[in-house]
Amino acid sequence: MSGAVGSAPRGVTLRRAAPARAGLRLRDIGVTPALAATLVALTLAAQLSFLAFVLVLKHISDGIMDTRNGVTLAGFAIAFALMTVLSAGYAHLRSAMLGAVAERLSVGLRAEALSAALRNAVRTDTARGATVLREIARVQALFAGRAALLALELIGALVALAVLFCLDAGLGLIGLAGCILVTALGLALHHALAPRLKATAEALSETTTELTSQLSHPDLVRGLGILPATLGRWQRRYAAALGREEATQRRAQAMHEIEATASHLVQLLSFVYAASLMFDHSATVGLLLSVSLLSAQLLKPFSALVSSWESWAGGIAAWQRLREVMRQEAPPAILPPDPAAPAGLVIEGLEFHPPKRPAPIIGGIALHLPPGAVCTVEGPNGVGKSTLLRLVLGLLPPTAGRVLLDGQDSFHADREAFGHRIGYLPQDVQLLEGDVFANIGRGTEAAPEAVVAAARAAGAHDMIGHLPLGYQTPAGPTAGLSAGQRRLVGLARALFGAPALLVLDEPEVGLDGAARAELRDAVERLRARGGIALVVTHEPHTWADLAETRLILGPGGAWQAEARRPAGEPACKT
Ligand SMILES: Nc1ncnc2c1ncn2[C@@H]1O[C@H](COP(=O)(O)OP(=O)(O)OP(=O)(O)O)[C@@H](O)[C@H]1O
Repeated sequence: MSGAVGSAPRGVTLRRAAPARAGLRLRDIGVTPALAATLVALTLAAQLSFLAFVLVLKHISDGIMDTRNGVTLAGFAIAFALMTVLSAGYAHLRSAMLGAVAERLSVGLRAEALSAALRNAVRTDTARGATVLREIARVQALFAGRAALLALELIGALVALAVLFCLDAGLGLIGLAGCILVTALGLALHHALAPRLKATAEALSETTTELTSQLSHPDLVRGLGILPATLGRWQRRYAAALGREEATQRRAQAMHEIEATASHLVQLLSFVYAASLMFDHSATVGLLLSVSLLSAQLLKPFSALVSSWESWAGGIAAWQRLREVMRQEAPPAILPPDPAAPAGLVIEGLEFHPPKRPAPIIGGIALHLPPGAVCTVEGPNGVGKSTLLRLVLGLLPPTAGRVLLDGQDSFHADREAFGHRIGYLPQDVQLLEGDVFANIGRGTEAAPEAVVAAARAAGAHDMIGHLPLGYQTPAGPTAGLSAGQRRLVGLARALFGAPALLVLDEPEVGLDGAARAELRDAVERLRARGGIALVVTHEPHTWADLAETRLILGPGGAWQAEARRPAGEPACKT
């Protein structure tokens, strides 16, 4: 029996993936309206105590000048000390609250952002996990560092500006012009430098990533004698990127100095203007002192904001990227099993067509494998066999169609529950950090009998017995198990818990004759108890007597399903 090449089967409902949810909101990391209001209130309280001090200072200093009163001077000193302590208290409270947000961000967001990154990595065939971690750290730095405090101090600065206007309209105008000038310089700085800084940071990160990736294959790099060339190339690129970064930093420093000078000139102008008011006796020494304090207070957050522009720009960009990843990679809705679906594995009009590819990789496959079926997936290199397995496992969102295991849509499944029903041996077997036991049992809580049963089923039990620490032997990526040993442990992990669906990606690779025979026995036992096996292979003859069905993939999404069994024994329908 065969399926039409690339045709959508009759009776198949084509569906698009579920729409993404709104994505990450500030509220998700604890930035609630109540928190924002409290922070603003604390800032205003700090600012008001400062302003009260300034106005009292004006009043008292004029009084001191007139009366030369020492008691007034002492009262003034006490008021100043009190104001300083109060401001420090408010500032501490604000920092503590922002620190708590940063903490929540780190703890609460990490798991969700990382699983979104993982979904993104599978969907786009790229590695995004590390990038997401860096982005969380940048947003966290925004809350934990000075940047968020400075934004709050801007509110205080506006109050200082209002007071300046109340004292004298001319003073207010000079202050306003100063704020605009300092902000404009900051924006120009950002505009001129942001792309350069981004490019140099990317160049630095790229060179380091490239070197790390090369050095993770030491045998190859040393064995083929390419280490000197690798290091030489890295050194040249790294030095060039570092040189560009230093030049950009120097430029940033120069622009920052221009901005600081502008800020000082504005303060000087305010002072000179206030002094000029003394000529016609419309101003006092108290006013002069107040203006000095107020204009410094007014410009400080603006110029500090400029110097922290990088962390703002970086933090906001990181936040937007995080939002984007989490919006795009929102966890799929969990759907209940379809009661009308037949038992076994149903692949309905399954299509996968990533953007920017001229043709689909998987083109509308329709196949039903009843319980106890074994099906090989064949086709030339790069045609999409592993991609099909990922779609079957529900790791990739199909462009159209769906995959049902006993009625449960694999993409819209609760991953934990669905994970217990499947066994998966990927092409490139990755064992996770932990010992052999934890790897096979998918964690440390597994029943020892179940782990040993899975190891026996995979023919790995004897091999594990010969390892230095048996089941307690470390098995992680750097633990030093041989490729064949890793594959056997991976196979035992796939068979753990008697899965309903076993998905094997070129399982015979790297196995000796005895291990291959064990593998075939394991698949036969699985079939006997009603499990389904989907096996990607470049050696179809190895499976010819076991697999009733062949699914042959071709370029551009072409596919064909054939039954090996004689007519009258329908183990497979298309
Ligand atoms: N999520 C994805 N987004 C874009 N392209 C993808 C994605 N997943 C796989 N591909 C591309 O699909 C093609 C098929 O890859 P796949 O690993 O499925 O081939 P394969 O048939 O298993 O090859 P081989 O026999 O060599 O293992 C590759 O060109 C791969 O880059």
